[in-house]
Amino acid sequence: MTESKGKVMAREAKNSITISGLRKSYEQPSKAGSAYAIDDISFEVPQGQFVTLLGPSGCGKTTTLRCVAGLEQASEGRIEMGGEVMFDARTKQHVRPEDRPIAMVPQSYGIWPHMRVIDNAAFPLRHGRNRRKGPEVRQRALEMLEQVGLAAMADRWATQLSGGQQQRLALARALLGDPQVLLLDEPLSNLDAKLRAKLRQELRSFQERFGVAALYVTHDQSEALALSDTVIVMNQGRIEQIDRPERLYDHPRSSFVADFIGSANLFPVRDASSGPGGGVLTKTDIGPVLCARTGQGEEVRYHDGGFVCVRPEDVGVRTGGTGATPGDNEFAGVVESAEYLGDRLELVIRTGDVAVTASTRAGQNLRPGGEVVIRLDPASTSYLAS
Ligand SMILES: Nc1ncnc2c1ncn2[C@@H]1O[C@H](COP(=O)(O)OP(=O)(O)OP(=O)(O)O)[C@@H](O)[C@H]1O
Repeated sequence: MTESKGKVMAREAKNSITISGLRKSYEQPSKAGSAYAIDDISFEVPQGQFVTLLGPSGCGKTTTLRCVAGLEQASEGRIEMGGEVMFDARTKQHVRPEDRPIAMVPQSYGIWPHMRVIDNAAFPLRHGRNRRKGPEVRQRALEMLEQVGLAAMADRWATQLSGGQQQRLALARALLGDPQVLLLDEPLSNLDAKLRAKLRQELRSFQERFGVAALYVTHDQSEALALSDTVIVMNQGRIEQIDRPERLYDHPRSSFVADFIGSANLFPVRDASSGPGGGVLTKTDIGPVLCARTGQGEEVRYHDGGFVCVRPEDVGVRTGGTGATPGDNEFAGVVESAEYLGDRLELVIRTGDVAVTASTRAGQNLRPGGEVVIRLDPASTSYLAS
């Protein structure tokens, strides 16, 4: 390799996957009525990172993953891996799935029941892009099985493994293909909740240990937040937001993201204008609310519409009644329900026609029927334009 080509490859290899302007329509229009199952999708999966496609059923996660794998061809857009073009709709370039530097772990694990554990694991070594022969194959497969805790079961039939063990075998087999990118389509969804939580930690630690990039599909927001460096929230074939998990929760860009990630109070806005301290002053059904945060970063577009968004744990609650006059961003209300959850109280508080959910420290003497004042601290209250 010449020096200049080496330099180019080193620079381009920064992203394991780069997707630009991907669009795909199926012959029948999607149920949501959109012409496209995925519509102008662009994102990157940097080397060694764990990136998750998250969204409700039918939003286009699997279609995106299948396009990356090469199992579907998009009608527009481009896919690069490690700087090499895998797909380009304009030039009709399409690298076959088996020639892409990927390994896929499907929901059903894709384990072959007629093969022993070791032969399942060794499959990509015998048949993959970098084929090998001889005793080295068994040795390498055994080493990988050791890493996932299955070496003692190497000569069992694959069907004699539990669900969690089959999932580990699927992962071992994928890693033995020496992929640049692991594509994982809801790989934990067939397992019970406890095992799922354990295996997702294992999955993350394998991905880090092997330094492989991962593109993961799930509709489970807690799984996405727990596992990912970056989460891509999808809705009706489009990307709503790409961000780190904590940013998605603290700074949702839209009411869809706020509602999908955790729970949120969303009050429709009748009018929005510039408020004191650079904030946004809104008119809502609970009254005027000043928001110090916005979902669009610096650029705020004032219009009739949008939402005030506040998380239940950011709603301050104090006892109301005589002498408790509400101040700015404060509203009088009545406790409609109070649910004790050990460490906290989940309250539904009615102010006028609006029900506000608050999550507050347990121990406060707040009961249904009690008069309260709620406070929406502007610093943790956002104005979302959509
Ligand atoms: N083979 C197909 N033919 C026609 N329409 C399809 C096909 N596959 C998917 N779709 C449609 O494309 C849209 C996106 O589907 P996709 O499977 O990508 O969603 P998803 O987010 O993975 O959903 P889920 O979480 O339910 O698997 C949906 O409206 C779906 O009905």
